[in-house]
Amino acid sequence: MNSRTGILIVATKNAGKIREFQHAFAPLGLTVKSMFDYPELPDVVEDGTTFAENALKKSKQIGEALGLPVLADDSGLCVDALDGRPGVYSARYAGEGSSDGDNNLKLLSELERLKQGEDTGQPLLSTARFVCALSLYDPSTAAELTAEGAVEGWITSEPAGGGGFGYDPLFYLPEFEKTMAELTLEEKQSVSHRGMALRLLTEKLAAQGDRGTGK
Ligand SMILES: O=c1nc[nH]c2c1ncn2[C@H]1C[C@H](O)[C@@H](COP(=O)(O)OP(=O)(O)OP(=O)(O)O)O1
Ligand SMILES: [Mg+2]
Repeated sequence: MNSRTGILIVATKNAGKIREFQHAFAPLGLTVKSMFDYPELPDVVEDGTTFAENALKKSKQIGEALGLPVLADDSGLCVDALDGRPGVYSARYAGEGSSDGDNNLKLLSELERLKQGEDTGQPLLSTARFVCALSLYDPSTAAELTAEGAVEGWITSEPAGGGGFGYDPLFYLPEFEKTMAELTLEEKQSVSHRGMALRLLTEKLAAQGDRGTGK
């Protein structure tokens, strides 16, 4: 994080993530820049097998290209009834270039397929978790800081809410009796995988600063 210029570069083209990072970093006086501010940079190929691997690949490749510290986020939804899918493939579950709407429909149809023949008469619900890996990479020292967060919930067959992004309308939080898309930005930040990972990363940064090794 570059506190001298007050700018934090996040290696993402996801408008929903950008909104959440802006909300989280505004109180620290940091303005978020994203890959929309650097259209000349090529997309990072996300071919890792874990969220952490992909997050590091994004922060390192973009950090080295810009010669500045860069934060990256790799996240996704792991559904128990689908053996953890879509997982690291969450963004392209319904195919390369698929929209959030396409991915949500694909998720519901996969769960529906599982239920066929069971005829429980119950609404379809499966336990699931959102996972977020963050990586902060500083090319001047090759130092990397990582943090991971997760939140448990249920997949509902009845999408609800206009907030958030991605799979939020299908992710039901029993303790709120709402989907993630029905929460305010503030509420989402307090419970989400991304909020948790951000708090852990901030703690690690502060601990480094205390030891006099931070930037
Ligand atoms: O809070 C969330 N609420 C709902 N859905 C979410 C969330 N967090 C991740 N997701 C889903 C969206 C996307 O389908 C995938 C992320 O994929 P992921 O590759 O990390 O992001 P992306 O391709 O959209 O943007 P980018 O790589 O430029 O950061 O997981
Ligand atoms: Mg991506």
